[in-house]
Amino acid sequence: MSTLGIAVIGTGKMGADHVRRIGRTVGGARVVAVADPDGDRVKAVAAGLDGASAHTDPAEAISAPGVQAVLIASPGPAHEEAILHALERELPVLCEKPLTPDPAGALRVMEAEQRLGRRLVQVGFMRRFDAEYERLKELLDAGGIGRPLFLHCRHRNASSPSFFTSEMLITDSVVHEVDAARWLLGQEITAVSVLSPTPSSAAPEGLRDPRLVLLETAGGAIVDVEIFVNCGFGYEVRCEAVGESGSAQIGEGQSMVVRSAGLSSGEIAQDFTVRFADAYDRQLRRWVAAAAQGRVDGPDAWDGYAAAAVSAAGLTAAHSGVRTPVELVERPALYL
Ligand SMILES: NC(=O)C1=CN([C@@H]2O[C@H](COP(=O)(O)OP(=O)(O)OC[C@H]3O[C@@H](n4cnc5c(N)ncnc54)[C@H](O)[C@@H]3O)[C@@H](O)[C@H]2O)C=CC1
Ligand SMILES: O=C1[C@@H](O)[C@H](O)[C@@H](O)[C@H](O)[C@H]1O
Repeated sequence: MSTLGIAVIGTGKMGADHVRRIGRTVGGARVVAVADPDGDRVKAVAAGLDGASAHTDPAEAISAPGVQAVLIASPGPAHEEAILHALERELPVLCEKPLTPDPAGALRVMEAEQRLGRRLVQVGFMRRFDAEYERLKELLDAGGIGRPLFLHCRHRNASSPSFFTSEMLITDSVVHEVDAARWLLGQEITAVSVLSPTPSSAAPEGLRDPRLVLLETAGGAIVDVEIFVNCGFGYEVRCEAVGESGSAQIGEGQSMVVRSAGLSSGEIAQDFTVRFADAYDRQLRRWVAAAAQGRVDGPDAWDGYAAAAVSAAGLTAAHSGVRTPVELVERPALYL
């Protein structure tokens, strides 16, 4: 099997993590070009790679010699431009979530794919590759707890990065639950409501953290998501599914519980790179294998678009305080 040449666009926290992953845990691929407007950062990442070219212009990296696939890990607002450059060259893409922060950008990505007549874009909703999420999906698909009525979700980060905004709690964080709920239940989200309590005193000035997001689905299920990005104590992603004949819970995250001196304690992962390390590995392996055949094997541009449409409704709901319906275009034949 030949080695897939990858351009990595954006070499911050996630981009650098993916570069390491491609080098160490994913066979059949190597990074041949990296891009980041931060020249020092991109040079430092390229220096650790054997013969990869460093660019401050993403378009240059995408058209560099040997590039056969593109992994995008720049901030959400920069995704669309890089994806469109990659699609011009008919290259397979793994784009970190969100596909685009708004549905209009995602529609333009879908239009570009439809012009090509094939799906080349996969979105980095890595929870679909997490072993616990996969087990829950299998259980629900098998009818193991009957018709799902509720998903109760908790999504907590120890702290938020300095660039985080109140909107990003929805567009960057809850977007994971949006995709997971659509996938687990096999239903689109039809309406969103957002409640925002008095912000935690640990939240940076002006950040509406935490928030409670309620999603209604086409099949009449309800998904509630507590998003709390400055909880202080660690990274927690939990989901309890409640069906007509049972319930199932994932994300307890206690691989070892220690009982000593009258106390019981377990470790809490501090970060998504720890909690979802295996999921990122599996996502990347599967994408590399599919990309080598010019196809996707995971959430596609329609999934990215549907999630962006739910985020847009979520932002309206958060600003207005009013339950907001989700507006989706008709699903194009390419994505059926
Ligand atoms: N799947 C997951 O669990 C996670 C996904 N993400 C996603 O990964 C992406 C990157 O996030 P982080 O690495 O946390 O951010 P970061 O801020 O650590 O890194 C972003 C990098 O992109 C660079 N950049 C800025 N504009 C660019 C452009 N136009 N073209 C190329 N590079 C550009 C920045 O200089 C920076 O080095 C985002 O889409 C974010 O939502 C982030 C964290 C976890
Ligand atoms: O995608 C991610 C970040 O961008 C986001 O900011 C975090 O809240 C999520 O837990 C993480 O998985």
